Amino acid sequence: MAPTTTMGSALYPLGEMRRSQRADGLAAVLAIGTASPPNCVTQEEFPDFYFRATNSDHLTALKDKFKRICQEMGVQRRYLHHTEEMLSAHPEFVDRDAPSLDARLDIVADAVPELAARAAGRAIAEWGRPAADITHLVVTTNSGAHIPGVDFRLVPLLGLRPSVRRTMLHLNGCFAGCAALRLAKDLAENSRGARVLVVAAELTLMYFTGPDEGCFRTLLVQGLFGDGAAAVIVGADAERPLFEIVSAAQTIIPESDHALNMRFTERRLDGVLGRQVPGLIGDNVERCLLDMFGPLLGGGGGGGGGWNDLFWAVHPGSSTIMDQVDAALGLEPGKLAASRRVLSDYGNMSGATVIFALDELRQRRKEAAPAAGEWPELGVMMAFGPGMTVDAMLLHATSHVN
Ligand SMILES: CC(C)(COP(=O)(O)OP(=O)(O)OC[C@H]1O[C@@H](n2cnc3c(N)ncnc32)[C@H](O)[C@@H]1OP(=O)(O)O)[C@@H](O)C(=O)NCCC(=O)NCCSC(=O)CC(=O)O
Repeated sequence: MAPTTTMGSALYPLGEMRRSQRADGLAAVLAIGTASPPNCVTQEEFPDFYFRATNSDHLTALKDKFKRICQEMGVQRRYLHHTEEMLSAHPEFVDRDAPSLDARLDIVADAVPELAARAAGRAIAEWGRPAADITHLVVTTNSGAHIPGVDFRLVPLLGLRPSVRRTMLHLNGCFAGCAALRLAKDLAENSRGARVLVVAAELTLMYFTGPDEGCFRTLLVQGLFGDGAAAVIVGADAERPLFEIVSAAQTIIPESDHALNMRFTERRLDGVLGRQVPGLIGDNVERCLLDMFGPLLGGGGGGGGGWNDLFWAVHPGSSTIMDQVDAALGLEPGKLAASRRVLSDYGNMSGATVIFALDELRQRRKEAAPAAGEWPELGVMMAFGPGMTVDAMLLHATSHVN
């Protein structure tokens, strides 16, 4: 029997059929949109808001320590879906031991798709084409556990076609934004004409809870995180690409699975946020980047200041983590300015944050024009999360960004 080949026959030229279905060029970011809930709480007022809302003002020593550490996180404000009114109507959200997962899921079932739709609507408006031209949808969230999920809800909310090809990524932690874009790159490059809408949406209500005197981590999480949604349209062979996605990769930091993890309990989304997280990132980030992109960068990355020849959009896990990345890569001051600004203005929004950082970066390039022409063309978008995982992509900024 003749061997089977992927080239097919004269009657069925599979190789040609395959080529005709694939894009010619690299996938690229074509538009970005972000959205936040209306309730803004400054970091200065956050300890008062949090201890009052959780009926914990009597824990004065803990509150004083929290106040002090809130000032070190690099956060100036964050936006929240939940309000004091909502929390007083749901005492089970404040009581750490009360089963409250059902009530949380009921709220996020509508709130996450609505916030996601606002971000996606902005990305579609910037793109300038009808929502019905979206061919694929990739949605990621840590804030929910529904089937069908946020992806399904977005179809009528945005006016997408019923035939849009949907993929839902649940529980990818803070690297979810990069993971979704990595998937979008593969979809766009392997499906000619594909226009992929990527959406990441997060609500901290899933893990909001009262303070635990024996577990300071509970408080750190409250002080650091915020709510937000971000959306990107990705496509290949498009007219006005902003950032071409040159390469996308993911890797695991060895022996780090104990440091950061999450799980649903009958109470909420809970997990471990170990003290070693910033150090693990600092000790491993350069090696991970070299493994992922070293061969592509040639002499352009690593050692000798080569990392400064790139632009950076990094998931700002906290100011300490930014300091670790700065030090490990020997970055010049200001290289992580876009990421630090996002942390300052919104807090850590888990999977959505790195897309906010990319948006902030392109706004800065636009505002700096025409001097932005001298900014690096090549850059790295990178996020960290449970695993511990590093998910990153190499981007090329086109002249349309400036
Ligand atoms: C919280 C900090 C800003 C505090 O920095 P400071 O320089 O002020 O001081 P510090 O590090 O000595 O910590 C101050 C106090 O907080 C305590 N502390 C610090 N980190 C802790 C942790 N993870 N769990 C419990 N307690 C912790 C310290 O023991 C100390 O308590 P005492 O004073 O009693 O000794 C920093 O530690 C930090 O940035 N940590 C990293 C936060 C983080 O992991 N972010 C990633 C989020 S996850 C993410 O982004 C990815 C994802 O979710 O997927």
